[in-house]
Amino acid sequence: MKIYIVGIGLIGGSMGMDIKTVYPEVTVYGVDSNENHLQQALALGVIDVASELEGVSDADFVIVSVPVDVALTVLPKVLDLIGENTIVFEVGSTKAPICEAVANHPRRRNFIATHPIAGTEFSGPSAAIAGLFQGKTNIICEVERTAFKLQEKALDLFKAIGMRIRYMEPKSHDKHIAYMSHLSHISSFMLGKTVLNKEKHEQDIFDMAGSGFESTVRLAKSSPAMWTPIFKQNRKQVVKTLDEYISNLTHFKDLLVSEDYDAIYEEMESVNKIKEILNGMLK
Ligand SMILES: NC(=O)c1ccc[n+]([C@@H]2O[C@H](COP(=O)([O-])OP(=O)(O)OC[C@H]3O[C@@H](n4cnc5c(N)ncnc54)[C@H](O)[C@@H]3O)[C@@H](O)[C@H]2O)c1
Ligand SMILES: O=C(O)C(=O)C[C@]1(C(=O)O)C=C[C@@H](O)C=C1
Repeated sequence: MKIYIVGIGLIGGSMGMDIKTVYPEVTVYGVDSNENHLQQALALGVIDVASELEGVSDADFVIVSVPVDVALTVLPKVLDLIGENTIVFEVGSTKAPICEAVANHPRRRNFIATHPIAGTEFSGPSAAIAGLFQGKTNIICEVERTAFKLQEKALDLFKAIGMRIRYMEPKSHDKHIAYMSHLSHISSFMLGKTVLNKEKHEQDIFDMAGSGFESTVRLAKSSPAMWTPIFKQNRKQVVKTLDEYISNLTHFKDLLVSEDYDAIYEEMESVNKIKEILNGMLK
């Protein structure tokens, strides 16, 4: 089996590691516009061969794991190059613009739109983690538009690396993911900004950053090259989500200004139920 990974960063690299573990007979080819990433991926054993995009023509699988703006141009090129038995999947954090970009492509039935809900704040092949996808959800969109026998092959691969599958429409995915992922990143970036603007001494930040600050600011370490095109592609939903978030922040501030501590207590208590929801999911 021949698998191509186009974009051998955190997600592509982690896929490469897991695929090599579960299918030891597979040869993993890497394609990346950044020569250093290709060399790192080879040195880390994440890929077997550094290659070019044109090589995808006789691949069994092609995984496209580039920033979502790049996916809009690279994905149609990959579909132009492949044969009728190749299955292509893409892992970007937005789904509607990507599905639209290939909606009328003659090889649309070779494509499966996915979003693995797994990752970290780090980028590049050196950030790749073995087992990253174990027990995590893979959101699949418009599955009915993928040829049935190719769907089956892709699902086998996702299950082999430990993922559970959830089907969603692209627009619904983008709406929900604005709340579940995009908002937390903006919130973390702006938390980081607020602290950096005020706390001018690095030693003070270092000495006083407890695990509370560390966990809420973690996402502010994420890559602007990955996130700017996500916010651009999901702009309308993200703006709507931010409006709701800002309104909640303002409400909290108003309660504090008016010293309504009973209401503050109740606000926090009602949100505590997130604990049961998340604990239930982790079981
Ligand atoms: N990081 C996460 O937590 C996470 C989780 C799920 C999905 N995603 C999605 O996965 C995709 C990849 O994210 P990542 O975290 O692996 O990013 P990354 O920056 O670690 O990797 C992206 C790779 O794509 C390469 N690349 C950029 N332009 C290219 C081009 N024209 N041709 C070939 N390679 C190119 C980069 O050099 C880099 O190696 C993104 O679409 C992102 O939205 C990320
Ligand atoms: O845990 C993290 O660090 C992540 O950013 C992972 C995360 C998320 O928001 O949960 C980030 C982007 C994705 O598209 C999917 C997963």
